[in-house]
Amino acid sequence: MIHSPQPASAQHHGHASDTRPGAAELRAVRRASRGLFGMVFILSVAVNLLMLTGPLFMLQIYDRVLGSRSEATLVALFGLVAFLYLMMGTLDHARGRIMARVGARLQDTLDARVFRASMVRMARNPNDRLALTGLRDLEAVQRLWAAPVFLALFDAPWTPMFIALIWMFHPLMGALALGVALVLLVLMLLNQRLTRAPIEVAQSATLGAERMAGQLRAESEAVRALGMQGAALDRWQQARRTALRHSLDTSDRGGMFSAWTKTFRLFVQSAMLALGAWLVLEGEITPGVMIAASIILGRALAPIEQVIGQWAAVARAREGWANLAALLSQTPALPPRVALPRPRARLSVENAMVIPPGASRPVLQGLSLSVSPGQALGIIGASAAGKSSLARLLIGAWPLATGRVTLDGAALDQYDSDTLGRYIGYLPQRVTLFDGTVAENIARLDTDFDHDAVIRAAKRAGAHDIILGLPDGYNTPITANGGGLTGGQMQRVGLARALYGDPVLVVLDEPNSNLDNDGSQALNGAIRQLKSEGAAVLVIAHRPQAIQECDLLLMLAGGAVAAFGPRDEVLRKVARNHTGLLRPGGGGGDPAPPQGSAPQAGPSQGAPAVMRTTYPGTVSGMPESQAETSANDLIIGTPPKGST
Ligand SMILES: Nc1ncnc2c1ncn2[C@@H]1O[C@H](COP(=O)(O)OP(=O)(O)OP(=O)(O)O)[C@@H](O)[C@H]1O
Repeated sequence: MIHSPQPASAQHHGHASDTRPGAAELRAVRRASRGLFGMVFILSVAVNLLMLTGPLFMLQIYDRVLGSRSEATLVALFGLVAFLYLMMGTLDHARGRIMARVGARLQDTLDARVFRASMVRMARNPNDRLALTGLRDLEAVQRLWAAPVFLALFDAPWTPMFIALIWMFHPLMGALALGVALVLLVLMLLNQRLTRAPIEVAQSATLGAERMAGQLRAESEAVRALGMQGAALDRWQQARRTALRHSLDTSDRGGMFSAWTKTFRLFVQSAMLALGAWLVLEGEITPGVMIAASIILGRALAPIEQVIGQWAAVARAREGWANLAALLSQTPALPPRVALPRPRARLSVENAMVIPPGASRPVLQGLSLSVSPGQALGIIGASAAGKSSLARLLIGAWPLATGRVTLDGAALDQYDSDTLGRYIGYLPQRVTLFDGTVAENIARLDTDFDHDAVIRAAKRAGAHDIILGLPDGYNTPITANGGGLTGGQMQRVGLARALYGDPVLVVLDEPNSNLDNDGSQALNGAIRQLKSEGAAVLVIAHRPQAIQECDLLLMLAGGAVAAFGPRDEVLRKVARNHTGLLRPGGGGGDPAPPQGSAPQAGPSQGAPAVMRTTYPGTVSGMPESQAETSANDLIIGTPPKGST
């Protein structure tokens, strides 16, 4: 399902979250460039003073050169003016270059912080709007800082001074200039108010269309195969059109203000000229003053005109700044953690409750369990029972609402997240790899990885021979969706990645969903070895083979513990076919396929067996009596009440 995300502002206004810590962090980064801002300010003073070159030259031409008819004065003045313009151009260019670098520095300083904060939030909620736009928000601010319109901010303080200068020429002209500046200010505020809503909607719609395009591209194979191309394209185009419509609305409104501001400014320059001419006729001022006042007025109004013309960029950057403040406030940078020693595999969960980020109802509650070094715990339960949620909790991706999770006595958040990641091996339900070689993927994208460790992990995962068979072995380049790798190969590379670095706690979410019998055996071998080395292994299972090496079994139902204890004991309580599973060679070892009319081949033929989560009744396609003794499937019956 593709959702168009809420506008970010609506989202955080809704939560009324405190954005002050993030804003303070942003200001601290801005302060680091204080020296450069100071330099730009000084250059701006010079540039603005040099802006008087034109009007003063005009004044001199009219009042001195034409009056005295002195060519020598004209040549001298012209030489001086040429030099001053050269200076102005150079200084203006210099301040532009400095601001571009200040913007780049801002981005460079905050890039990693914003990306990390986005990743933390995305791990919790893949639709988090602030996380989705974080880097773009940063770029919007960076672009504004580097844009000429930002320099208008440094020029704006000169507007009153230029108006004061005109006032000194003649109060009537000053009053006109002041009135005009006030009208433009009102126009600027009106522009800001009238374009705010369409700018936000256009951005939101653009983001929605981009996300949809990304999802469709990523799943293009399925989209095509399922004949969804037409419908998908229609939806995408609808989103694009919405974005386009609102963009047009924004540009219409912005364009209207921009065009009328410019025209108004040109008109008032003429009006100033007319007023000046009248004052000349009245003998109040000279013609030179008349021309100079008109030009200075143009200069005085330029910053306001520029801000109105570029309002979309200014508004985007303002929104970006506010979004970044919210993002950074809600995902504070963690102070450096005291480096804890490598933990032992003592995992303990006490009375845990988990509410997915953005959700209101818990998906796990009252959950307690403990696993000791050298133990493997199988986690079973019907679909949506909360198995993957438990995995997300244990790897530190989802926060605890209440309760406690500790590894070797220390709560998970006492570990630095990267350090904790090194102690944990995780194989997600849906393996995603990254652009890079097979070896780099196994080494968790470490640039300076230990080759032996990569090969050791691959061997443990039973992936070594498969990898050697790839076109360029460990150096074979792969992509996020695996490139040329099959589902089973991806799962084995994913398992090798989980085992890289000798983790203490290994969480495997349906590790054998894509594995053939060899793969399942390799997996069980890996679990055995991890146990013998003192690691703790958690296996979320839908198939009996996966729990073959498990000492403990946890059955979840509706987010709560339905049964927990030694594996065989729990199986006896919850599996209708426990006799089949507990029989020597049962429990998913390599059982012979069931006799008779079992609908699927046994795992020894490489076909997947399915965990049935049926409650009392007939197991479809299998006679009742046979279902009771099947060793291929894990057939869950209603667990006896209170059997925890
Ligand atoms: N990001 C999320 N936000 C809100 N609810 C979620 C989220 N992820 C999962 N849930 C809900 O949590 C419950 C448990 O989901 P979970 O993925 O843990 O189930 P599971 O036991 O792993 O299922 P399966 O065997 O089908 O993978 C489900 O009701 C699901 O809708």
